[in-house]
Amino acid sequence: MISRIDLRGSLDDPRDLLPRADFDVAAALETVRPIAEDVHHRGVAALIEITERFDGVRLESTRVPAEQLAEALAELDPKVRAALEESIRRARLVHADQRREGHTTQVVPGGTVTQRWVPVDRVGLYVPGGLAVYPSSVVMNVVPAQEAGVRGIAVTSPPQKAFGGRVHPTILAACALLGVTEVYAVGGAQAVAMFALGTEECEPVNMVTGPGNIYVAAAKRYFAGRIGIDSEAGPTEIAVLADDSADPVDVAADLISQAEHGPTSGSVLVTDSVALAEAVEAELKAQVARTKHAERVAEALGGRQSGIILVGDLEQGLAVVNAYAAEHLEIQTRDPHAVAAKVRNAGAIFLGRYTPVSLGDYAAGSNHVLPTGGCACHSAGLSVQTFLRGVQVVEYDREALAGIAAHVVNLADAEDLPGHGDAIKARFDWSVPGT
Ligand SMILES: NC(=O)c1ccc[n+]([C@@H]2O[C@H](COP(=O)([O-])OP(=O)(O)OC[C@H]3O[C@@H](n4cnc5c(N)ncnc54)[C@H](O)[C@@H]3O)[C@@H](O)[C@H]2O)c1
Ligand SMILES: N[C@H](CO)Cc1c[nH]c[nH+]1
Ligand SMILES: [Zn+2]
Repeated sequence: MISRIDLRGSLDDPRDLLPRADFDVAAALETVRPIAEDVHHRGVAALIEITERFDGVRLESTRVPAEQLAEALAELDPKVRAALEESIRRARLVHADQRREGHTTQVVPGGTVTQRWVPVDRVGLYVPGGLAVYPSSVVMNVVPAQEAGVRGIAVTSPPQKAFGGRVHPTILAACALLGVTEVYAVGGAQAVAMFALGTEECEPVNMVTGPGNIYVAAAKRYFAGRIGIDSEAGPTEIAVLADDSADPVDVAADLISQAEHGPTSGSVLVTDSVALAEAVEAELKAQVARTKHAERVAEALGGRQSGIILVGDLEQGLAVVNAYAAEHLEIQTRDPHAVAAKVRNAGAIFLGRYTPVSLGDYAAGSNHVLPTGGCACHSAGLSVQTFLRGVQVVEYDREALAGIAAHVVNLADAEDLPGHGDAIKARFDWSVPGT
């Protein structure tokens, strides 16, 4: 079962001692390269063959027909529809609030720099569908793109053998609820290649976002630069920072909730309480036996990416969680606000007993597409900002340019780029003192 790592009294940098998944995206680039080249050369024919190989489905076309979207929405269970609608409503509230106004800075009289925020023209949104399917990830991808003002939104998700080779009907219904009409039945690296390169059936996009397995992450890395990408959102992780006030039943349930995503998911408890660690270990045993996906949960909890880390006090616990940079960090301590104020690295932080990660997965209003594998120390989860580009609009009048001309000419000369200076001089009868 879950291993224990005792860091009490250790002065070592915790980074090397932390549990981490074996998620070697660089190595997976070797698998992605021939897939990308095949899609580049043969387009839809390649997508059909690759999909047959990896998903066991023979597609007639990669594009999902409009009737399938309408049918999926008509047949959607009303309880699931109501839940999706509330999830969308809350996500819209939060993401609409993230919109940025442009602003103008007056640098000198007659000289301004205006910051404009411009949405990406066309995006491809990846919704995973391997071991589990993720209609909620439709909401988490589409809502920020829509709130940013992106005009061209395409969604892709793997076709499901169990559903006659169609995309999962709840994913289709979620697209229909959000007004997305361009949907593809393609998964894995080939889906990212389709979006990046374009095919006979799909116009190329400017950016691909969304979570996925190692092939999806590697394909995003492969095409990065040609297209924009969001952070690498791989196998789900949860870290719980808890003291002896936490309820072991809740903590175990939350660790299991994210282990349920698959055998590579990481579940980590960081605590200064031996009594809590022991109680959580006992709870995990009891709860795993009762949970539906016991096999994959047990594999995830027993993997090198999971563990219970004992620390001397919460300060050391904070050093550990900051080094770990979890996708999701729960704080289950007496004063979660004070502890959270000291957290620097986490994809999202969940405070107190009544804010479990699974609330955020579906309906807190926050986004669940978050950086994993330690990437939270440099990257953020999906938001409206992901889909916006800052464009600076610069305007100086004659006097304002004259006021800085000598400095520009001198810097250009210092870089031995006199043509730059000449472009300034050309605008004046050049006799600026001091140059
Ligand atoms: N971080 C986040 O925000 C977040 C959110 C939701 C899910 N997730 C994670 O996303 C991941 C989803 O992974 P998944 O596999 O279930 O679904 P997926 O849709 O990412 O991948 C399935 C696709 O992988 C391709 N594939 C399978 N085996 C292959 C092989 N050997 N070679 C090349 N391609 C292959 C298939 O074409 C298939 O369509 C999970 O790890 C889950 O934890 C993360
Ligand atoms: N925990 C996943 C990554 O944040 C998101 C998810 C979707 N469905 C259930 N969970
Ligand atoms: Zn989840």
